Amino acid sequence: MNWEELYDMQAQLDNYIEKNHGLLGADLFQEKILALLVELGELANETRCFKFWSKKPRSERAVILEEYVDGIHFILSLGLEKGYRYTYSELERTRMSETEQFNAVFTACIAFQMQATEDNYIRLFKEYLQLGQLLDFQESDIQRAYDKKNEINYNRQNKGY
Ligand SMILES: O=c1ccn([C@H]2C[C@H](O)[C@@H](COP(=O)(O)O)O2)c(=O)[nH]1
Repeated sequence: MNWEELYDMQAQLDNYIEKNHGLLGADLFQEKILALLVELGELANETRCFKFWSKKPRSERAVILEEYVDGIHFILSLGLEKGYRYTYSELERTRMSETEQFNAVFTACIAFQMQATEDNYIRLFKEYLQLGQLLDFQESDIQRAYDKKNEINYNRQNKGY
């Protein structure tokens, strides 16, 4: 995956959004952490992985992928906020269940909020990518869905979102 290209696209989108809302150069770290936690909750809800009390099936793959790339947007954006960039490294497949992996991502997100170090950022990024592997998303799926959602995010801004 060409993460550099995605960081550049994310920087342009964030800049566009900030300009549109009179927030250019504002510190949006806390807002973006909460936004990521909310997206994680939405993603978990679409998988229904933790709903042991329900027999309803999970949402379709495309819906889950769209939620997943919302999280990618905010993780990239958090890196830009702090001046950190994830670069490719070999990822071990997690042995955790989906539920355990979601909890690991939440934990990594809170650790990064408490201590916004580069190490904690990379940990968060890796946990999120491992969640993507568990959900069976290939890099090409993520790239395509990111591009699509990035465009939707511009259209929303232009329509007074
Ligand atoms: O600074 C920002 C703010 C929002 N988004 C994008 C990420 C998600 O794809 C989408 C979430 O919007 P809601 O659907 O949750 O409103 O907005 C950004 O990329 N950068």
